[in-house]
Amino acid sequence: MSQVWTTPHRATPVDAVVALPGSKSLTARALVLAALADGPSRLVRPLRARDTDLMAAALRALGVSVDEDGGDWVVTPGGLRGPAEVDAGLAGTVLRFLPPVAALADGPVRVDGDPRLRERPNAGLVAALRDLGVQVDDGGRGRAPFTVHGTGRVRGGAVTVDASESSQIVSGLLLAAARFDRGVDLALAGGVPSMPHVEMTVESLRERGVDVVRTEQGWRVAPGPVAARDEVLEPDLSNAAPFLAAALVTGGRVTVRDWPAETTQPGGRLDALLGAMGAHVERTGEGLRVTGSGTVRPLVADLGEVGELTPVLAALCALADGTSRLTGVGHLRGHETDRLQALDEVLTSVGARVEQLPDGLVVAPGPLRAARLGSYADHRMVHAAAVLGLAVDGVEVRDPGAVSKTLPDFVDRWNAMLATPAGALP
Ligand SMILES: O=C(O)C1=C[C@@H](OP(=O)(O)O)[C@@H](O)[C@H](O)C1
Ligand SMILES: C=C(OP(=O)(O)O)C(=O)O
Repeated sequence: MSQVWTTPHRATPVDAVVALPGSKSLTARALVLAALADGPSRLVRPLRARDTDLMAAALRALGVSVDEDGGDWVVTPGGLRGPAEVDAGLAGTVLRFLPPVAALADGPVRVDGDPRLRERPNAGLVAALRDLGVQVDDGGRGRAPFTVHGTGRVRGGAVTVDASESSQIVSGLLLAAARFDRGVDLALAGGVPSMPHVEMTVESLRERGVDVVRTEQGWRVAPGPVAARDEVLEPDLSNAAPFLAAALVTGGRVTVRDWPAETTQPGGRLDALLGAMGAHVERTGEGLRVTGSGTVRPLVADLGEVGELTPVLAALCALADGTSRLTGVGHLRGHETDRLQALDEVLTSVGARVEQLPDGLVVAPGPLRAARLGSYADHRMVHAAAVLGLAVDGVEVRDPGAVSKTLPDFVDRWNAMLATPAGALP
């Protein structure tokens, strides 16, 4: 792929039906739970992308079989063992879900990744693992690289966890907890962002027969087996965001196929969020259909529960007919990049007026202009640039290959959707 992508501009309404691959977050959980289960599990329509391939590779390094079968993954648990080296790439899911599994392995497991991974916050997880009886060498950094010295078992029990910088710290501990001698009785030291992702973890555990309950201060997981289970993965609804946004920006119509009736994915909130921005949203026999009017309304919202959606929503805000205020997302500064800073730079480059808040952004429209934008090694910044490019002729993105993290063929899919002629919208 070329190093600079000129994103398609579109003056006429888009009319498209889009099918998307499996959810990154559900695939990561399914892989981990299948690896800890009491027999083989088949994962149907898993996401195949850098983050999930790294998770599969990490589990293989610990002795788990993850085999290809058609488009499926068949996961067969093995005796977890070190020594092993785990490349977490830039994946928060691998950074936070793998260490509690590594603690169950017999032998040391070293976790490292991309330069930016070494900056992503993880002290809450390291401290919690230590309190649960696990030796972790992190050179006092609380970040990667670190080594988990597994002894084949984890004591577990009561632990107070600082997960204010990432819900994945809670999810990682809960996912492995049934295999700890005493399970886990997890109390939160403070707030936690992205609660739907914790609910997703709880649901994934229950689907595998794990006894997990909400307590006053957190969650309790009883020790016990994790049931083997075949599962079909939902499509990735966060990756649906840019495609649905295209309907708003162009006054067109986009349907994302196989939209689940109920979901814990944060993308499940897109109907309300895009509705608030002026879209008409409906469920059809095919999926979720979003129709735009040609005008984008500003958004005032706390996105703390759905932080993943912020880059695409912020791009829409730059194209809205008023001032938007997005809050509750200070933790995005520890994501693939400091997303609030990156969005400030990108939206300002195309002419919007942006104010950074400690926990969010105020975005006011301005006269739009072409710009060459960075991708910040962040898949969702490429998605945001693509949305801007629909309305602003001449938007270019450097290194769009960042999309490999969760949707490797995003650029081809986007170009194909925009290459179709305007349909006669009834
Ligand atoms: O558990 C998960 O699968 C995720 C949780 C969220 O992490 P944070 O709580 O760190 O934002 C989300 O942003 C990330 O993309 C995926
Ligand atoms: C924050 C994200 O990813 P990660 O799982 O690496 O935290 C994301 O996909 O938006």
